[in-house]
Amino acid sequence: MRRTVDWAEGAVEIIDQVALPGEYRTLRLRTVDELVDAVRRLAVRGAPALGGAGALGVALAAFAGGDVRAEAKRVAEARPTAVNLSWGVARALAKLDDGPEAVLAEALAVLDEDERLNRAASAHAAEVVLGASQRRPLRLLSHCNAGHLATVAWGTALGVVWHLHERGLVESVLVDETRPLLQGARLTAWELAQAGVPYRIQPDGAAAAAMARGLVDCVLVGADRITANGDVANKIGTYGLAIAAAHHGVPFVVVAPSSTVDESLPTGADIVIEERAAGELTDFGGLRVAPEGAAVFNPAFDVTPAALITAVVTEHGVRTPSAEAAHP
Ligand SMILES: CSC[C@H]1O[C@H](OP(=O)(O)O)[C@H](O)[C@@H]1O
Repeated sequence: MRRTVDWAEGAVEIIDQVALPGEYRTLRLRTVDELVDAVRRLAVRGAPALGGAGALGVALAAFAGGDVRAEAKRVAEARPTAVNLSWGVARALAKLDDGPEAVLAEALAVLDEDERLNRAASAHAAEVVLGASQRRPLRLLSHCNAGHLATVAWGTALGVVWHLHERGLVESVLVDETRPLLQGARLTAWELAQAGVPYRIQPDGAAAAAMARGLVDCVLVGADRITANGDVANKIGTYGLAIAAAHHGVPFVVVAPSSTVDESLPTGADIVIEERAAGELTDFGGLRVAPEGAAVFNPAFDVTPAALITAVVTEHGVRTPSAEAAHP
C-alpha cells in the first residue's frame, strides 16, 4: 500500500480517507489552504500521519513564499489534540533559514522515519501482548483506526496485528465502529480485509459486553497525545474501554511513536480536546437523525489515566514515566 501522505510534484499527496471504503483515491494538496481543509475534514488523519502532513505543509508554505511562519501556525492549529501535527510543523520549520529545499528534506525525513518507528513500536507491543495473555491465537479489540491509514505507513495499534498475523497468532479482531465518523467500520475493517485478518465490526457500546463474555484477550489502541505521567488522549470512547478492560482484567495496550509523547504536559488534564461540529451527530449519510436544532456534545477525544493502562509502548519499548512525572 502506498504511503498515506507523501510529496509528489510539488504537492502533498494523500490517500483520501473520507472516500474509503467505497473508493480508494488520492488527493493532491497544492496550497496550505487545501492542506488545512483536508486535515479538518479528516481526509488525512491519525497522529503520525498528521505529523507528516504538518511537516509537508510547511514545505508547501516555504516554496510558496510569503509569511511562512504564519502559514505554518495555521497548519499546526488545524486540529489541537494530536501533538504530532505541531511536532511535524516544528521539525520542518526549524530548517526554514536554510531554504525551502531544506524544509522539504526535513519533512521527507519525518516521513521516512515514521514507518521505521511504527514497525519498531508495534513489534515491542506485540511481545507485550503475547506476554499479557496466555491464550493462542489471540482475540483482539481495536478502537478507531491506528493502522496504515493513521500513519505514514504500517500503523501503530494495527501494526501489532500485522506482526502477530504474520505469525498466525491472531484469531480475530473485534472492531469498534467508532462513532460518529466510523474510522473503525470504514478504515480499520478495510485494512484488516485487505490483509486477510478475520474481524467483526461491533457497535462501540458492545465492547464492554464482549469483555464480560470473555471474548477479548487484549485491547489495542493508538494515541494522539501522551503526557509526562503517562495519561493518554485518544479517540472518544477509549476511556470507557479502559474502564471496562480494568473491570474485566483485560490487558489494555497503547502503541505510539515517541513523537506522540508530550513531556511538556504533566498530566492529561492539560490536553486540549477537540470539539467537533454538531452535524457529525445530528446527521448520518446526508439524513437528519436528530431533532432540528438538537444540542450536542461532540468531543473527538478523551483522556485515559495512566493507572488504567497496562502499557504504553513506543519504538523504545514500554514507556515508564519518570518518578517525578508519575507522582508530581
Ligand atoms: C495512530 S494515531 C491514530 C489515532 O488518531 C485517531 O484520531 P482521528 O481519527 O480523529 O485523527 C484516533 O484517536 C486514533 O487512535
